Amino acid sequence: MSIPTLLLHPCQHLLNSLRVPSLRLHCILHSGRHPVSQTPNALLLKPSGYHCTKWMLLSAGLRRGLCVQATLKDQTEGLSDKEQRFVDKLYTGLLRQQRACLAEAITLVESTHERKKELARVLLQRVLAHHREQERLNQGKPLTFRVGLSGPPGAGKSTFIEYFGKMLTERGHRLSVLAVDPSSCTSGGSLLGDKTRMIELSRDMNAYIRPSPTSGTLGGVTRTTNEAILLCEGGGYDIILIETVGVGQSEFAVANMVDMFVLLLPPAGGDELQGIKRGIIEMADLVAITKSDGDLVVPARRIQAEYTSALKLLRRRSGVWKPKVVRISSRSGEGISEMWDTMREFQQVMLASGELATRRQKQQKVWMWNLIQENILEHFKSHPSIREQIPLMENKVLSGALSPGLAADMLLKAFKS
Ligand SMILES: Nc1nc2c(ncn2[C@@H]2O[C@H](COP(=O)(O)OP(=O)(O)OP(=O)(O)O)[C@@H](O)[C@H]2O)c(=O)[nH]1
Repeated sequence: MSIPTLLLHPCQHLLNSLRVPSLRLHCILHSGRHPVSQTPNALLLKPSGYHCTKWMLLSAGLRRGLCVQATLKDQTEGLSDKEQRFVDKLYTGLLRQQRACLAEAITLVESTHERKKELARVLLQRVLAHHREQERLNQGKPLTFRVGLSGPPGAGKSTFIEYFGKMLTERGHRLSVLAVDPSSCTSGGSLLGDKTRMIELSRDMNAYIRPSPTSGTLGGVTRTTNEAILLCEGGGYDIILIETVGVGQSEFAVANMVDMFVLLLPPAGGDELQGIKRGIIEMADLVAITKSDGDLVVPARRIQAEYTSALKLLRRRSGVWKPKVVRISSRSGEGISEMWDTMREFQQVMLASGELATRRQKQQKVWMWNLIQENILEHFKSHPSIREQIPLMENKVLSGALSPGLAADMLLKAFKS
């Protein structure tokens, strides 16, 4: 009997309370052969593999947010016992805040091996369920603070993170620093992954630093960063700092995965800042002018004034928060505690207005589509009937023999057929 099913990602809590021995519940939806058992605020569920002697009424209104995250596949289906034990080990180790398990879990999500990708999916689903449950217990409010940090090379990012990170761990926070490094995608080497950066912080037991993987596309790197955020949060880190060099597309990707986006700018002239894309300034919730010490205080003040006026002219991203420009020195520590106060103020204002939760929701959707786009494009480019045509068509477009539109139509037609 094939039942059109939507498999529910079960909440252990709920299952216990319903006394369902199986982890699998099938929700019968819109079946031709089976009655549609759904009313606006209730779903009828039955345990899979059971003869349906007893139906359970579950009030979606009462249980909202608790129970139903639909997944296409049962989380554990198809795993061997050994694989199951491996995922269990990582999951429990993660929740017990074991760094080695966090590191192993991130390595798993970075893997390109098909079977490992499958295990990573299972692990992520479990972490996600835990995450949702924790948030539900916190009245639906995010428990962690995701901060994106970008700036041109030499802006003082690593010196800042070292100082800032130590300050946060001394105040009782647990911080993880993840790097999204566009250079790692093209050169295989990592600008941000340099082990000599942030020496002190890397020895701090309440801090976890993870360089970006040294291969893959930017899309792939940012996807694993997105997933690493979830794993770090599952591992009990309450502040997640995602660092990127502000020279390409990576900062836009990072701005789309965090609660707050912070731009670090050195007190340098226009020329040095030319690499900074205008659009990225619009994404900033906070701009920090670095190295505001000694002789650099005067230019830092000037740049602060310039950016304060420039930000007034830009379109605001938030209805409740006006981006600010602060001055800091990671050498003297001046302004860094105040900068953290500003960041906390942002978090409070955004939480209270509900914008933070909305921002996170929108980001989920953006990411889903980003990944679909990337995947489809990859599929298109590697399709056997297209692969060889692409350079030919590109040349024809370059020489003017074909218009871009016509070339695109022809390639798409070949792809569809
Ligand atoms: N005077 C002063 N110099 C600083 C400060 N912060 C960083 N620097 C110096 O600026 C230079 C670059 O600092 P980094 O922290 O390596 O900068 P970064 O942005 O991480 O650079 P990349 O790793 O190239 O992206 C180093 O020589 C630092 O010593 C500061 O607060 N004051």
